[in-house]
Amino acid sequence: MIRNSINLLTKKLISSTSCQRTRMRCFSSGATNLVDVNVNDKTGIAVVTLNRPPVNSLNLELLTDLSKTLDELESNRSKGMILTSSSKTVFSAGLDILEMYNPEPERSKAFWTALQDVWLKLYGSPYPTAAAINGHSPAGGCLLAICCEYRVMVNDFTIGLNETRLGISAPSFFISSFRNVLSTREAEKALTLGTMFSSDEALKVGLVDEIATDKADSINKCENFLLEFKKVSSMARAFTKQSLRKKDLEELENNREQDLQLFLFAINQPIVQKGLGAYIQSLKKK
Ligand SMILES: CC/C=C\C/C=C\CCC/C=C/CC(=O)SCCNC(=O)CCNC(=O)[C@H](O)C(C)(C)COP(=O)(O)OP(=O)(O)OC[C@H]1O[C@@H](n2cnc3c(N)ncnc32)[C@H](O)[C@@H]1OP(=O)(O)O
Repeated sequence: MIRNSINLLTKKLISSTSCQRTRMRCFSSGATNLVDVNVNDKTGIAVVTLNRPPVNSLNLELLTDLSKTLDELESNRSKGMILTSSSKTVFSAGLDILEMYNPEPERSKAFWTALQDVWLKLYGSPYPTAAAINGHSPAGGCLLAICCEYRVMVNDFTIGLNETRLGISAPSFFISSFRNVLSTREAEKALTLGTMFSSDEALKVGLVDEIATDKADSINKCENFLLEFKKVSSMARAFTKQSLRKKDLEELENNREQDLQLFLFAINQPIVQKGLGAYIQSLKKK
C-alpha cells in the first residue's frame, strides 16, 4: 500500500518535472489533447497552445477542446490567458474547410455550435485575454485573435478576415468582434476587400497592438499586458469588459438557432460546395 503510494507520487513528480522548472502547472483540456495549457504558478496566467498540426485548422474536436479549456479557466478563476500556437508558421488557418465540404448534417450542426460556444466564452470571458500570434492567422484564426483583448504579432506573417476572397461573407459575430477592434470605416474596407494584413500593416491599422521578434517575445509582451491588471479589481474589470461587449454577445445568444440555420443553408448550396472543392484542391496543389 505504502509502496503503491510512493510509486504514484514518483510518477506524478516525474510527469511534472518539466513544468516545475518554469514553475508551471500543465493540464490538457480533454480526451483529444489538441490544446495544451500551462499555468504559471507565480502569475496565475495560463498559456493556452493550439496543437493541431499542421495548421491548427479549427475542426469539431479542436473547438470542443478549446471550449472545455475556456470553461476550466473560468471555473478556476484564471488571472489571465495567452492564446498561441504550437506551429512555427501558423497561428490558425481558420475553420477546417473539410468540416464544410460534403457536410454530414449532425456533425456540421455540432461543429457550428462548438464555434459559437468558443466565441461566446472567449469574447465574453471574465478573465483578461491576449493573443500571441506566432504565425499566419486568416479568417477563423483572426477571429480567435480578435476575441482577445490584446494582440502581439510576430513579424512576417499575415492576419485578416479574408472571407470575401473565398466568395462568402464573414458571419455576423466575426464582423462584430472585428468592429470592436477596428473603426467601422477600416472594418468595412478590410472586410469587403478580404484584406490580409502584414504584421506592420496590422499594427498601423490597430488590428494588433504590438509586434514581436519571435514567439517568446510575443508571449512576454502579452504577459506584460496581462500583469497590468494586478492593480485593478478583477470584478470591476470583468464587468466593464462584458458591458462593452454585451450587445455583440446578446446578438448571438439571442439568435443562435438562426445563425446555425444560416450556416447550414450556406454550406449546403451546390455553388458553395463547388467553390469549397476548388479551394481545397488549390490548397493541395500549392
Ligand atoms: C470557405 C467557406 C465557404 C462557405 C461556407 C459558408 C459560410 C460559412 C461561414 C464560413 C466562415 C469561414 C471562416 C474560415 O475560417 S474559412 C477558412 C479560411 N482559411 C483559409 O483560407 C486559410 C487556408 N490556408 C492557407 O492559406 C495556408 O494553409 C496557410 C497560410 C494557413 C499555411 O500555409 P502553409 O504553406 O504553411 O501550409 P499549406 O501547405 O497551405 O497547408 C498544409 C495542409 O493543411 C491544409 N489546410 C490549410 N488550411 C486549411 C483549412 N483552413 N482547412 C483545412 N485544411 C487546411 C492544406 O490543404 C494542406 O493539406 P495537405 O496538402 O497537407 O493535405
